[in-house]
Amino acid sequence: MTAESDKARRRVEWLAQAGILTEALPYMRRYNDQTLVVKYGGHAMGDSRLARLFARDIVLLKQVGVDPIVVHGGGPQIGEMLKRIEKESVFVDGLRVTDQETVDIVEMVLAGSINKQIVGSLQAEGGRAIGLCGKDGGLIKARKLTRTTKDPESNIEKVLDLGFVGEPYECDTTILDVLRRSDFIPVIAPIGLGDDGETYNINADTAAGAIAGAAGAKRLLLLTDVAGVLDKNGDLITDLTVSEAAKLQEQGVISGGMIPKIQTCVDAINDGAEGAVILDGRHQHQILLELFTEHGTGTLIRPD
Ligand SMILES: Nc1ncnc2c1ncn2[C@@H]1O[C@H](COP(=O)(O)OP(=O)(O)O)[C@@H](O)[C@H]1O
Ligand SMILES: CC(=O)N[C@@H](CCC(=O)OP(=O)(O)O)C(=O)O
Repeated sequence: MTAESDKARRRVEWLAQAGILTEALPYMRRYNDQTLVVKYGGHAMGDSRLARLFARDIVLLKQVGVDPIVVHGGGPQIGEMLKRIEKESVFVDGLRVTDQETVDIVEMVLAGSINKQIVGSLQAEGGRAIGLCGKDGGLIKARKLTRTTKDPESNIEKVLDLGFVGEPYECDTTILDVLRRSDFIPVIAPIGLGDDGETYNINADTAAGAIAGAAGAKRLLLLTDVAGVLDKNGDLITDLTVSEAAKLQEQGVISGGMIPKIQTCVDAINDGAEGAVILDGRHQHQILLELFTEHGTGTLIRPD
């Protein structure tokens, strides 16, 4: 390649990059000063290169005037820790049955190591981050979650005891309002505080939804380890209404960890969120592509 043609090729590339930036401008305006709650799942954090890129994208959001709040999970990491003490994990509808010993480990893993790891990554990428859990500043008040199941033979309802699994019932967002006006990015572990001082293990999707609702977030983004919601053939569904989502759940197409995710999106929409998106955290820059380009990348869940 001659020096002249190399120069011409680079000019075309620069112009393409400038095109991408100018295309992003109206979207940046749209989200300027808006709160976005990003749920960062335990599966999505597995890859250290992606974790760095995730942190960079969040720092970029804050830098361009968006107000990102990170709520994180850590299910696989809790599972690893429980395995070390030879304790089996039991799940009901994607929720970990949590006894006293388990809740202590959950708090240690989520509010301790994972929370600080994410704060560290954000700081390393040039942002300022502060780690919190739902206990801090009354962020997530929770009560025991009750679940019932119907015995298929007798049709009798019975109550399932999930232990210290909590459901949020009130979120005091004062601390988030303070941070919103600063350059700090809040990073929240999904641990709730009960009325009598009990510690509750809250599914991270549920916690993210509760915070999104209370903070009046413009968007709730749930990052996970699949392309989005998949249909019965395993193909990506790009757009889903609330009632279509309920139908897929009834049909058993949505199962396991996807159940609390969908429920969270539906609740957030019912609380007034414009939409919620389930995104693939296994690929880089999914958040930026979702927010700042015309075409989304995952499954958008919207009102009927
Ligand atoms: N219809 C569906 N579409 C996509 N994923 C589904 C579906 N039904 C069940 N799942 C499961 O839900 C998982 C995502 O939930 P979860 O494991 O809790 O992720 P995370 O740790 O990111 O919160 C997927 O890996 C997949 O196994
Ligand atoms: C009650 C309940 O199931 N809590 C979850 C909290 C962590 C979580 O939700 O992490 P992911 O988002 O990575 O799955 C758990 O114990 O695994």
